[in-house]
Amino acid sequence: MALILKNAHIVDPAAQLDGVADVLIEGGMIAKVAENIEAEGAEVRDLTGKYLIPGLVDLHVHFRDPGLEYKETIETGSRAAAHGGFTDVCTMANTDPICDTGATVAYQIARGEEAGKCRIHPAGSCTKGLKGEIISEMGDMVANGAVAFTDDGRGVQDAGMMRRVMDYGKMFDKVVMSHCQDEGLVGDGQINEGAVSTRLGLLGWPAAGEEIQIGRDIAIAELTGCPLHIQHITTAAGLDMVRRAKAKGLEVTCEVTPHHLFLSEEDLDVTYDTNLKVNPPLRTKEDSAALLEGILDGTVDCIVTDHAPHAAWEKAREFELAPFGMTGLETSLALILTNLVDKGVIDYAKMVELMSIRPREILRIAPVSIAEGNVADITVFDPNAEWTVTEDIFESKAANSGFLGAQLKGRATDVYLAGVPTMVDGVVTD
Ligand SMILES: NC(=O)N[C@@H](CC(=O)O)C(=O)O
Ligand SMILES: [Zn+2]
Ligand SMILES: [Zn+2]
Repeated sequence: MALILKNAHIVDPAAQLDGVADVLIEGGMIAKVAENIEAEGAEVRDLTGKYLIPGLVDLHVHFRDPGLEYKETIETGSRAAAHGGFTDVCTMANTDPICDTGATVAYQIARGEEAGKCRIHPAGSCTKGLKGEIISEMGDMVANGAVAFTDDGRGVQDAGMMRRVMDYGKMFDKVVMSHCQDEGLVGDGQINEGAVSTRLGLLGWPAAGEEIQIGRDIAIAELTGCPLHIQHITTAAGLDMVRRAKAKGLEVTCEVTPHHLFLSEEDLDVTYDTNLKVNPPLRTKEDSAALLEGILDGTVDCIVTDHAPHAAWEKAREFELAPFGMTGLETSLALILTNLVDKGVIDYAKMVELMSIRPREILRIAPVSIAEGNVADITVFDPNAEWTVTEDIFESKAANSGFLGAQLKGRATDVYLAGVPTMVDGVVTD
């Protein structure tokens, strides 16, 4: 049946839209965008006071399926995605078994379709078992729908291996995404190396441990011509390298997470809050300020959550024993709205670029626009909804958010995936 979304404020820089209009959806596609649309027999949904944008994409999530379903499943992860306003996600390969074959890629896509709450675009691993020793079956994975390659969770330690991975990435025209962590330098580092790690008596994870691999991988991207995406970038110096690579004309992109933007190592002092134990670690306030600068000058391409669900008991352990990672899908949009858009640091159009347009470009998946003839992948949010992050609001199986207790303004209310509602009025559909 046809559906008319009425009176929302549409923001889509790709379609040069910034104003109130109606959207007519027919057969999963956008049939018309205009003022005062009427259509015989169509269902009408009034969205006065809300904003309507192209569906959000998170190109860095961990859904733990197959093998680690006690933390998250593709179904619960997909529901968390819809709840946060996302239509598409790129899942990381550090499942059990590791996603290093076409069969695992196909499994994840199929489970995603069964769950029906968001589109899953799997990333395959660069090396078998994330061990860094043998290159993965990249061709097999591409044939089965892998959109990117990464050993996320670990850095690829050997430069020669990374070169081979990028040679193949170039051949398949797929982006290689890099979790930058030199294991020799980082060792058992727990939090950013500096005054706070010293004061807390925790082993340091130095900025250089990340920057060395950023520099190395940019050099290999230049050597091979493979598109390179730096994952969860956290340091001012690392960002500068990306800035210079872009100025040189290399196809190098990067992402930042809300937690690296809005939290710092100081939040660990002296809470020892294991929900704030993330890889790479929360850095200094100066680093966070540099990341924001990178957003403003275009060095940062996109916001990702690095949604990393863990069971409560795992995070309840001693700091050194707790796993790295925090969830993010259900707080990301609200954090960006509250801390950046509402404060006038960026506008809605920039947010759409960071969370919807650029992620699709980086993954080389079809662009989506609020314009006739496009798939109806749509996120609607209420910019004025005020709410508090509490453990009971999550659709995710996990509640290891670093933002518990935060008071946020703005929240996704409705999501359409190819015209099918996955969330209505803040409630994920069944
Ligand atoms: N970010 C994290 O702290 N953890 C991720 C791995 C990763 O993204 O490197 C995880 O899989 O839990
Ligand atoms: Zn990572
Ligand atoms: Zn990750």
